Amino acid sequence: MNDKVFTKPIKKHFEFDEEVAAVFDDMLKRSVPFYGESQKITKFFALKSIKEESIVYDLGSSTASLLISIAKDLAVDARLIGLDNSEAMLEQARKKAQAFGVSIELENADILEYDYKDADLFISNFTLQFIRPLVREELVKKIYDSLKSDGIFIFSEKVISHHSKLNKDLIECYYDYKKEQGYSEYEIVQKREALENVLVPYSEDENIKMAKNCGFKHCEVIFRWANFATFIAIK
Ligand SMILES: C[S@@+](CC[C@H](N)C(=O)[O-])C[C@H]1O[C@@H](n2cnc3c(N)ncnc32)[C@H](O)[C@@H]1O
Ligand SMILES: O=C(O)C(=O)C[C@]1(C(=O)O)C=C[C@@H](O)C=C1
Repeated sequence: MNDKVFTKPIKKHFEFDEEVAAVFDDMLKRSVPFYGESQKITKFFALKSIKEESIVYDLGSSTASLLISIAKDLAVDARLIGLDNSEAMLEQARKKAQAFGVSIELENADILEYDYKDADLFISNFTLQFIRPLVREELVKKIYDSLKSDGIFIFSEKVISHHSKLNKDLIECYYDYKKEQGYSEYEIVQKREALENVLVPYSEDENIKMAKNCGFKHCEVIFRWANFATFIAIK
């Protein structure tokens, strides 16, 4: 289904509710530049780190597009676990996983509270930005503590620049992209307002610093387009 969520006046902050979940795949394809590429590069590094009996967590797995894609190409027996606290997203995810005939585990859980088992890989694409800054680093520390030695954490985020002119231009560049994808000026403004204080992006440097503060010995960007970036952090 096509994303028309912000064509009408908004009454509330952005939520991952039924209305959003029903159009989410279209929304991401048209709202995250090179979404397909960031997913491909995530999958490339994921497949390298998954071993026999590995546990893999995808935090904020939404409609499970990434885990389904990984499951299709996985040559070993591993547990792919998607966590999300939106039942509407999980319903979409379960339907898709069944249609593709893949074996993934999907759980309704708060990623801040979850009791993680020792894992070889954590993934969290476009989700940390929705976690309150006050507890975001705590979550990344929890991820670090739950990773086996040499485990990796791949995450993608919308990013800002602390150079105000560059930041303004990056946002303009992104809105041009959205217009090219068929979103109207009205939809763009409405969504920006709905996301205010809900999606709180960090800069590339702040994300790397956060990962290093939590103990990761290495963290760098493996893909970036304007204000969207994919990071890899190595324990
Ligand atoms: C932008 S979406 C993630 C997109 C997805 N990873 C992908 O690449 O297609 C963010 C997801 O995180 C989930 N989420 C946000 N806060 C959460 C929390 N505290 N616990 C679990 N899931 C959460 C939302 O329900 C939503 O499905
Ligand atoms: O549309 C925007 O402004 C976005 O920031 C895109 C974005 C994201 O980056 O997570 C925001 C909300 C939805 O989850 C889908 C995509």
